[in-house]
Formats: sequence, structure tokens, C-alpha cells
Amino acid sequence: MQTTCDLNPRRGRTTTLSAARGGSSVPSARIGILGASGYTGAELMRILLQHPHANIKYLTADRSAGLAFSEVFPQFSYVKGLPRLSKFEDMSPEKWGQEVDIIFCCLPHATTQLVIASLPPSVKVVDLSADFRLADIEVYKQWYGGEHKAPELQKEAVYAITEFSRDQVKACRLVANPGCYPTAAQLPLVPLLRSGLISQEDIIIDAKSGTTGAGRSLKQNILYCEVTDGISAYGIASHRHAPEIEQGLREAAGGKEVVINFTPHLMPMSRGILESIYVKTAPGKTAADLKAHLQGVYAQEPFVHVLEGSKVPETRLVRGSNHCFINVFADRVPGRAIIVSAIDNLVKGASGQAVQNFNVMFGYPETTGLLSPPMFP
Ligand SMILES: NC(=O)C1=CN([C@@H]2O[C@H](COP(=O)(O)OP(=O)(O)OC[C@H]3O[C@@H](n4cnc5c(N)ncnc54)[C@H](OP(=O)(O)O)[C@@H]3O)[C@@H](O)[C@H]2O)C=CC1
Ligand SMILES: CC(=O)N[C@@H](CCC(=O)OP(=O)(O)O)C(=O)O
Repeated sequence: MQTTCDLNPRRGRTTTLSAARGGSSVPSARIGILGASGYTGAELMRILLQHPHANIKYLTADRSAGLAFSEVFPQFSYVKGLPRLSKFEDMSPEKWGQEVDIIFCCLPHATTQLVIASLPPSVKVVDLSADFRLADIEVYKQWYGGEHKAPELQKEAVYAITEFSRDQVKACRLVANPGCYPTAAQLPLVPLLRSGLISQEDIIIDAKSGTTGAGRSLKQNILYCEVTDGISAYGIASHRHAPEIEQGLREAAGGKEVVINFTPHLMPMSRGILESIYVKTAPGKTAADLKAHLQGVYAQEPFVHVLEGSKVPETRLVRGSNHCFINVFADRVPGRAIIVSAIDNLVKGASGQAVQNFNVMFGYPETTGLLSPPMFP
């Protein structure tokens, strides 16, 4: 059992563990968070403040640069050991690039590539934006509307849903953390395509998200009055997560082309992603076969759970946790199955998975800092 956990971001490079763990010292990682004043930044702070090997050195912001940490995040003001007056810095890697072992990039896409390219090569990176997710920079240009500014770095980036990529993550410098919708879709679909239990054709993903998915900056479409008491589809047939999901599914299908129908919806809730996914089963296979396969694949996984019986995954059951809940149901239509997948967009869909990847990169137990149970209701 751990007995001491110093939450002070300015602390030294080692964390003392208890005698029960052999009295050893495990090196802490010196961390910078770029874009720390947004939603994924706040969620990273919430997780890393409970992480025994996280030594948070720098937090950057744009509009909030120069503001006190406690002013932007009053919720953390009374966490023991946090200096209340520490301020958000501006983005000047030359000031701090030498003093961190890892940065988490929580910046809007297209703002990260040059920043990461300017860092010393010894600094590891987990990028939460979409800047390094698409392996083909032409596809990036088509969906993100501009040339990729760090094509060489793109080649070394590892797209990492942790459960599928541990060996590559261990060895890499730059992790492209997946998007929230793609995480909820690929966790059930990748094993099913790899095993040939479903067809790569006719995959329909009907997705719903809470408004934190859109970030913390002011936007008319996420104002309370625009979102409450209703549901709206957006990005119809044009959402940039479609090519990201297809990239992962194509690899799982052994390179065969996979084209999905993907429609996201905005829901009047702060957190959560729910996806109802419609698939065609392979000849002779049933929904029960799909479920049994996923149960086998995820039996030992700490964060991915195939629910028992006909229990239905819900966003409120995973809220605030790094868990993904999945279940598979037989459709009324012969030869088809319905998969339901739920995550918290800010945790398994962003900052939780980022910390899971960080743990793998630095050789810490993968669940470190991530074992808080879901908040309910
Ligand atoms: N929200 C979610 O559920 C998910 C988000 N992501 C991705 O993670 C990244 C962060 O998302 P999120 O936290 O929601 O976004 P927010 O809008 O909440 O936060 C963005 C952060 O970046 C800073 N920032 C904005 N523009 C610039 C700029 N030009 N230069 C430097 N800093 C800047 C902001 O500073 P300030 O506030 O001070 O202006 C803020 O700290 C995005 O790429 C997003 O697509 C990925 C998965 C899920
Ligand atoms: C509700 C909402 O607006 N969600 C965001 C997705 C958030 C996410 O995962 O996105 P990135 O690919 O930007 O990292 C969107 O649809 O653009």
C-alpha cells in the first residue's frame, strides 16, 4: 500500500513508496500540460493529482495565460500540497522544454505540430488532439483543411488505443491519443473484425456525446439554451472522426476497405459517449458468438467490460471513470447484431486514456491514477 503521495507540482524527481512495496523509489515523470486550462486539461489534472509518479512542472494556457491556477480551477484550490498561486504559463517551449520528461498536448488540432517539432527529442509526448492520428498526411489535409506541418514526426507517431498497442507505446516517443468517438467504436469493433466474426461492410455507428466533447471555449451551439431539452445530429456524413475510425477498422480487417456510416449527436449532458453500432454478422455467426469473443478478449482488461446478460451500457454508469462498457444484442433482422458501447469522453475518450498510455510509456502499472470508480448518479 502506498503511504505517501506528495501532490506538490514542484516536488523532486522521486516518489517515496511504502515499505510494503519494498521501500523502493520509483522515478517520477516531470510533466508539462499544454492547453491545461481546458476540459481535457482539467481532467488530466484531476487524474494526475492522484498519480504517485506525476511531477507536474508546467501548465500552459492561451486566454488564461498569466492567471492563477486556483482562479481557473477553483475546484482544485484546496488539494493538499498544491501551491495556490501557481500560474498558467504561455506557450514558450524554449522556457521549459529542457525541464520535462513528457508533455500532454491538450491543444486544438493544427496548433500542436510545430510545438511538438520544436521540443528536445528526449521529451515524450501524448497528443490528445487529432494532429498525429491519421497516418496518411493527405487524408489529414482532406479532413483537417491544411497541410501537415510535421510529416516526419507523423511517421513515428503511434496511434494508441492502449488495449491494442501496448508494445508500440512502450517503445515510442509520440503517442497520438485517439478521439472520443473512435475509442468507443473501435473497442468493440476491432476484435470483431480481426476475428472475422463481422462483415467489414454495412457498419453503422450512431453516436451521442455530451457537450464537453466540444471543449471549453465559447461556442453558440453548446450554450445551455441551444442544447437543453433536445438532441441534434451534426457533422452528418462529414465528421472528421469517420476517417480515423475507418483507419483503425481497415487495419483490423487485414487491410480490406471498411466504409462506415457515422452520425454523431449532441446530447444535453456534460459528459459521456454512447454508441449504438449496427453490424452484419459473418455467415453462420450469431450475436452470442460476437459477445463470447469480446468477453474472451477483454476478460483480463481492467477498463473494458462486456456486460452480463442483457444489461445495457449507459453513460451514467461510466461517468468519471476510465471504463468502457459494451454489450452485444441480436437484432430482429436476421444476420445482424447491435453493439452498445459507453465511455466518458473526457476519461477513456481523452485524458484517462492519455494517462493509461503515459503509464505504459514510463513503465508504471497501467492502472495507476485511474482506479476511481464511476460517479453515480
Ligand atoms: N473534449 C473532449 O471530450 C475531447 C477532446 N479531445 C481533443 O483534445 C484537445 C483539447 O480539447 P479540450 O480540452 O476539450 O479543449 P478546450 O477548448 O477545453 O481547451 C483548449 C486548451 O488549449 C488552449 N488553447 C486554445 N487555443 C490555443 C492556441 N492557439 N495556442 C495555445 N493554446 C491554445 C486553451 O487555452 P485558453 O482556455 O486559456 O484559451 C485551453 O487550455 C483538442 O484537440 C480536442 O479535439 C480529444 C478527445 C476528447
Ligand atoms: C460534442 C463534440 O463536439 N465533440 C467533438 C469531438 C471531440 C473529440 O474527441 O475530438 P477530437 O478529434 O477533436 O480530439 C466533435 O464532434 O468535434
